[in-house]
Amino acid sequence: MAAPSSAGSSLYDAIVVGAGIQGSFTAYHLAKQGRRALLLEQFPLPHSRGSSHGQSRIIRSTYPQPHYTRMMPECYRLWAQLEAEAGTQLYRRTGLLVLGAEGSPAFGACLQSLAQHRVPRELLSAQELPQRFPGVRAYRGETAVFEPTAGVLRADKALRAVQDLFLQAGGALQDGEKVVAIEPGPVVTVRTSAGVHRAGSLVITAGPWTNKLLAPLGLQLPLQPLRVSVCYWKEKVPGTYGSPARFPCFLSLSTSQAPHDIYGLPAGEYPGMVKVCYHHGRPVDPDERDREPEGSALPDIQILRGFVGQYLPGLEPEPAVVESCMYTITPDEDFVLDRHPQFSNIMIGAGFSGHGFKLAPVVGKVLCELSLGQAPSCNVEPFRIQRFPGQRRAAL
Ligand SMILES: Cc1cc2nc3c(=O)[nH]c(=O)nc-3n(C[C@H](O)[C@H](O)[C@H](O)COP(=O)(O)OP(=O)(O)OC[C@H]3O[C@@H](n4cnc5c(N)ncnc54)[C@H](O)[C@@H]3O)c2cc1C
Ligand SMILES: O=C(O)[C@@H]1CCCC=N1
Repeated sequence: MAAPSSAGSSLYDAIVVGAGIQGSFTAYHLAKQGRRALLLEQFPLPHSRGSSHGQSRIIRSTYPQPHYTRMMPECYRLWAQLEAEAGTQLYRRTGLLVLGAEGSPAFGACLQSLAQHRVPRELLSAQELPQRFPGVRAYRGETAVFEPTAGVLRADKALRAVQDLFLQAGGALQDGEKVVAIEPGPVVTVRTSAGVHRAGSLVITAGPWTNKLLAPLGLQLPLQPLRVSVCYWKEKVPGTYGSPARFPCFLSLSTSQAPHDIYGLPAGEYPGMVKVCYHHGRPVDPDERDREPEGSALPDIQILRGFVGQYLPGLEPEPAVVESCMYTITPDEDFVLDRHPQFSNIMIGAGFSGHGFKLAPVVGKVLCELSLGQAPSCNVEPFRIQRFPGQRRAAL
């Protein structure tokens, strides 16, 4: 993507490192505020090497942690604003079905969060479920809640739209330009594979590469990059799990058979195939994502085969397509949205733990506000670095 010269000089108000969905939204908000912003991306755009590629992401308010449910009305508002500005539809309402064990703490916390924030919802018993959504089974001791306003975001189109609107607002985007060194100071100097840039503040939204950029800045966060399998499963009868059948997104909360959640989206991106994935993966170096470890097994796909056979009987119980993506998880699966503890004009947005796409409009707004010294417009306490004891490295 060509970089416009509208920023005019090499001293920017802010530089954002990483043009995934979080960095792109941060840059968009900066440019909308009339700030001179530079967005740097190591790979030529678009690319499929990080966490923001692919056609679809779930948007939902159902969360066991109420701080995410609380952020969702502003997210929906900003997604709608983006659609209006871009003149394109990015959100499709499908509803979301959440399956859990009766009386389980996670399911109870979801219900509480929905009630606390007055999100429309409908409880369904295991018996009611197949009548309402033929194609899904539930078993004795299981229960479900349906969130009708949840849906699907068109991820790749959304990423492109945010970047286009950033450019239209006067921002500069330089792709194929890797940041190789960061020199802190009242003016931050950023050295890249192509040159040197300076700015009053820096925002690091480098996804799974974040700790590689933070190491020379004396900070290592408990961020674990994971390689995740993105699996698509064929319908036995075409159309049964797509929009004509009003099939919703779903989220099956963790069980003893599947220690992490399993989620799915209605057929759409590949004709006749339903995306059903395991919300976990195996540790990976982001620069070697596709290198297979010796004797590697894929326990996630084994777990998914069992789930599909049991709960989605209208799908072939073997994935027809398997792609790759990366998560960057924190120990509590909460994000990091904070300043560098030592360099207050360096912001960090990381650890989106496989659920950050829907929240990117608000994440970007908060990182923009922090970088401009403004009070963040949402409560950032759950996202502070100080919740991780002893992460700061002495050596600088
Ligand atoms: C399979 C899968 C399914 C998901 N499903 C959902 C979902 O349904 N709903 C939801 O809300 N979320 C979902 N997520 C999570 C969501 O997609 C991520 O949280 C989000 O994309 C993270 O974006 P990011 O900008 O932090 O990271 P990235 O997209 O990885 O962006 C970081 C960017 O920084 C660049 N970069 C790194 N180092 C440098 C450097 N030195 N110089 C220049 N550039 C650099 C990288 O190349 C990359 O482009 C899913 C994620 C995956 C993988
Ligand atoms: O964030 C989401 O909605 C998806 C589905 C649940 C697990 C992670 N990503």
